[in-house]
Amino acid sequence: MTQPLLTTKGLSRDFGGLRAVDKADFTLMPGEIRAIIGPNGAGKTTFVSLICGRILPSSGAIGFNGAEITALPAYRRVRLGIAYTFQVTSVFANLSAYDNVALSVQRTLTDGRSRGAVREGAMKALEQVGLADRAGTPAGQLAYGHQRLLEVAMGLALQPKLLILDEPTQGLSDGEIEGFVALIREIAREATVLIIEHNMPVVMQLAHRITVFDAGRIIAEGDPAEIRTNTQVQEAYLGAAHG
Ligand SMILES: Nc1ncnc2c1ncn2[C@@H]1O[C@H](COP(=O)(O)OP(=O)(O)OP(=O)(O)O)[C@@H](O)[C@H]1O
Repeated sequence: MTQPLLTTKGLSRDFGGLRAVDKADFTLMPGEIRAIIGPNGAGKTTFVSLICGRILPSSGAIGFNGAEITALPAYRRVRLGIAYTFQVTSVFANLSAYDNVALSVQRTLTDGRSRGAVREGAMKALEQVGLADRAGTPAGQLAYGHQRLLEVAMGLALQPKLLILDEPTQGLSDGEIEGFVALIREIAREATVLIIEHNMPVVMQLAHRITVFDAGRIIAEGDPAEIRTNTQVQEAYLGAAHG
């Protein structure tokens, strides 16, 4: 039987008196594209922040690839194969696209591998997202959509088993979104993808399964057809989103 890539058990996180994530039990199988949806403030970003180690849980456990990672610092999780890109653009504006990605590659090198390995890894990631011809451009001078792609390249350069994307299509044009969907499908041939996404057409096209958060709790999970017809989800999210 295939083992899950990621599991959370009773995962919770409090901010003062507010329970942002409430006893989340979650299982992600290798090779999946999983979307996380839910209204604003539902706890989606907090949940993925717990998985990648940006913040630590108040209680509960996280397992990744057969190991318990609940208390591991973020950089150790990166080495195990968890990469993430966040809502807020995190590129270094003054560094070239290449240097941004090369920094990511260096994070994966534990044995001081050669500059050749860095170059190879960085260029491969830039090629995957279609930015190889802009390798020398300072990241801050790239168009917004290209900066978002650069962030994905920075994630890919970590050669992740799990790539977490938080609202990657936010601010992209329709044409860019179409390219993005194709890119995610391509990435999913090698990595498991966990994506927080507000754009429903993107979610419905891409996700094998969808997990719905509301007020910190997972209220539903299923394939796109199941989620579309789930009345609790419609009330919590889809109904609200469409007035
Ligand atoms: N560092 C923090 N300190 C205090 N409260 C926080 C912090 N981070 C998140 N919260 C609160 O936790 C709740 C969940 O927030 P979170 O950002 O995880 O939701 P979300 O589902 O990602 O929302 P959005 O779709 O708007 O990004 C919100 O009420 C938010 O205000």
